[in-house]
Amino acid sequence: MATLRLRQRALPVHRPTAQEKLKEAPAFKNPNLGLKKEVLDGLLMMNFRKPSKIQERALPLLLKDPPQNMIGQSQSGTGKTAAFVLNILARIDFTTKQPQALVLAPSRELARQIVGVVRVMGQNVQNLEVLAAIPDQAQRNKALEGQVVVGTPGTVMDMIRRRQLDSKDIQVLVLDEADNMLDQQGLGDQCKRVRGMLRNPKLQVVLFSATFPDDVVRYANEFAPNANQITLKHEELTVEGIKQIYMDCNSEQHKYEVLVKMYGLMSIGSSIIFVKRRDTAAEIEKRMTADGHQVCQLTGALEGGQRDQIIDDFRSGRAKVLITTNVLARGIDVQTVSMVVNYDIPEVDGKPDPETYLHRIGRTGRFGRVGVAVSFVHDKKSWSQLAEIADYFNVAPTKIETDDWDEVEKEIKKVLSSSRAGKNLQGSAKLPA
Ligand SMILES: Nc1ncnc2c1ncn2[C@@H]1O[C@H](COP(=O)(O)OP(=O)(O)OP(=O)(O)O)[C@@H](O)[C@H]1O
Repeated sequence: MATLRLRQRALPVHRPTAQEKLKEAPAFKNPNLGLKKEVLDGLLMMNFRKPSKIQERALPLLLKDPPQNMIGQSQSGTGKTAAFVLNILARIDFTTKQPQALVLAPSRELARQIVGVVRVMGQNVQNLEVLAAIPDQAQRNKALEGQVVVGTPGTVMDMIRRRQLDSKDIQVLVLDEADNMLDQQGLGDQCKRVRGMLRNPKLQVVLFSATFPDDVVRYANEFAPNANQITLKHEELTVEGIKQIYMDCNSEQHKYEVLVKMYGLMSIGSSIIFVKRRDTAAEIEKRMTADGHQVCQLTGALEGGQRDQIIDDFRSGRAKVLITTNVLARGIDVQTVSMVVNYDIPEVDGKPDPETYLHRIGRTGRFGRVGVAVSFVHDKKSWSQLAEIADYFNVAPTKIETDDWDEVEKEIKKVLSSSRAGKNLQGSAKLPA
């Protein structure tokens, strides 16, 4: 025994040098990642001190040379945007304004938001030009001169066809909300066409989303062959900081009464009310306004310019209550949103739509913050749809009686005043207080 102890003590102890420690640290400035100083400065100015879990896992894979495809999944509000934007900023040649990275997003609002993130993150990068390819934004027939183009698939497709967007030097193609973008009943066709127009044999295809339902996985694998994959099980998808509750209403009319009562009783900060149809959004806006509430609505029925004005007002806090459809269910990042209302339970073809539910409620509780998601049910169908969704994610939303307003207020206030650490951001990124 004594000899063994002696021998153990005699073993040389390796103390990591400062350089080695830095290499191991989960930091953006880890030299293994090779991020440029200007970009690191941008991150500091954004107060991004440490990478979140998805950033920590995805960045080394994304930044590898030669470039490899990636299918990345992580919960809503955990920082997927920064992961793909950092990869783009690392790969671009800034000595030319030729388009080199293309990001596709499902809505005008999300495309504009991503443009904003690239600009802020790249604020210290000389010569960076970021452009939006969305309806009524880009000047017709004027060639796009910018290294990063972010757009909606239809507009991007048109611009490439009209040779307004020169796609020959595109090295990185990102599909944000990729499962939605590859949906065969929706945007899938347009995205495939855009993909087909990109001729670079070394094109890096990057797909990110919080959800990848089984039926889309096959298309994702075809779209981004041999991709590095970071995936989650659906039981792992809900965000801890989002308290899910539901209100059992008696009828459609009762839903409206409960909604108005709720807003009359509480000051909530910013919130989003999701409805199924555009006309419901317009109608609720009209009724709530007539009842003395300050609300606004945004749907695909509005012109681009109007939409921009409304979302900008909501972001800045000038408008606090936003009524909308699934057009804004995904990706929109407004950190002050403390409540999401599912006025109508999300469904596709009459069946519950768990992915959309998850994305909708994910508009609150961003990056470790807390939030409340309130779902309204009013009949057997909506009740069983919510039950199915809850089952899918293995969660149990709390029932709140619609006649006990003290209880409603208490419950919502309790959640919003609590602070909590999200395990999905884990260890690395600092959580907001
Ligand atoms: N490392 C970091 N440190 C601090 N804040 C961060 C960091 N990474 C991201 N954030 C912030 O977290 C918020 C959510 O990020 P982001 O919008 O990229 O989430 P997401 O994962 O794309 O969500 P969704 O699935 O809803 O689209 C943003 O406000 C972003 O600025």
